[in-house]
Amino acid sequence: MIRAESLRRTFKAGRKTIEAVRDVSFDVAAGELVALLGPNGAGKSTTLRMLTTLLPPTAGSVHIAGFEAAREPRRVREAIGYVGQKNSSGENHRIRDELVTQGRCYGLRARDARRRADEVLESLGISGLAARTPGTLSGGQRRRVDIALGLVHSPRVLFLDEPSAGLDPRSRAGLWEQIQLLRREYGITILLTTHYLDEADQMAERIVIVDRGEVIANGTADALKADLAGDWMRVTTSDAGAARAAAGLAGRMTGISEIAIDGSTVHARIAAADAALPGYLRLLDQDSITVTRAGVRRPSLDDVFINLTGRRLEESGDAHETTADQPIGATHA
Ligand SMILES: Nc1ncnc2c1ncn2[C@@H]1O[C@H](COP(=O)(O)OP(=O)(O)OP(=O)(O)O)[C@@H](O)[C@H]1O
Repeated sequence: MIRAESLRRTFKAGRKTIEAVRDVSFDVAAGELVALLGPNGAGKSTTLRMLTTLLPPTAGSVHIAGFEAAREPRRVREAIGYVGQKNSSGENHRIRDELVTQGRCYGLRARDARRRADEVLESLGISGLAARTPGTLSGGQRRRVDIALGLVHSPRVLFLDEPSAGLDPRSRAGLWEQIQLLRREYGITILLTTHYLDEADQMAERIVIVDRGEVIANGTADALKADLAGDWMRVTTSDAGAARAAAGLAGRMTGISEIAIDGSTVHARIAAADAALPGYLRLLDQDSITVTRAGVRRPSLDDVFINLTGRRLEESGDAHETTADQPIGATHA
């Protein structure tokens, strides 16, 4: 439904040439929800603007719903909705009037534009705001109005640039509920940009990581974590000597790719660590090594980004634990 092929975009700033997007290629299938993730200045918005015909690429091509953007920009615009980072609604117009006007701009007849305005207000849970003006709304309510404006002409593809930026966690959660509802109701294809790792992790079916104008990873959150960061087993022993012995035993297990000792704790990287941990604990038990705590650490998308770039992605949260450490009595049996 969306195809970005070798996209490149440069800007002139005085004598300097800025390479905002160097080489971006990816596909989004019909009905998929894909997140473009990357640090500030990575080229996410520029990519989105090229995909939505707002900006011509310096090189490369865009296909949306079977139409090539450079050849048939109008057909592409009819097929898509775009919600940029800045609010697009006029401050003093009532929300419903604004939606109707937008619908008319897309060629809907007055009656259809009014019906559609009411429909999108209802599906986004903001019918109660129809007669209000944007200036009187909260950040979360405004974002929903922006999305309603992007949906009025029933697009097949929706592009959202930082839909939840600046919203408090409750408004973010509310907005996401509505986005998921839209997908269920209309089967709409969504490509969005975000800084929020947890959001991309939980909500997107696939993640395309962009850094310095290039795609550096593309896959499901689980696949990226497994391939690029890996799970870790973590076992705390009675002292540093026991930890060294435990590390030696870990080294004999198949599939271990990295071992680190931190005081009395051993960290061992292995695929599917939750399945491997019981076997490791049995080995430790056979050698009478005392284990006081054991657990599995699943990597976060931030770990993936660090592994790929050696840098942290901004606004990243800590690695979240899918299995908490369990205290273990004396020697584990
Ligand atoms: N019109 C422009 N003129 C000059 N440079 C630009 C222009 N638009 C973007 N850039 C530069 O291109 C690079 C990529 O910008 P872009 O907005 O695409 O990044 P982004 O990943 O969306 O960042 P953010 O997460 O901060 O929105 C940045 O260095 C930016 O300063």
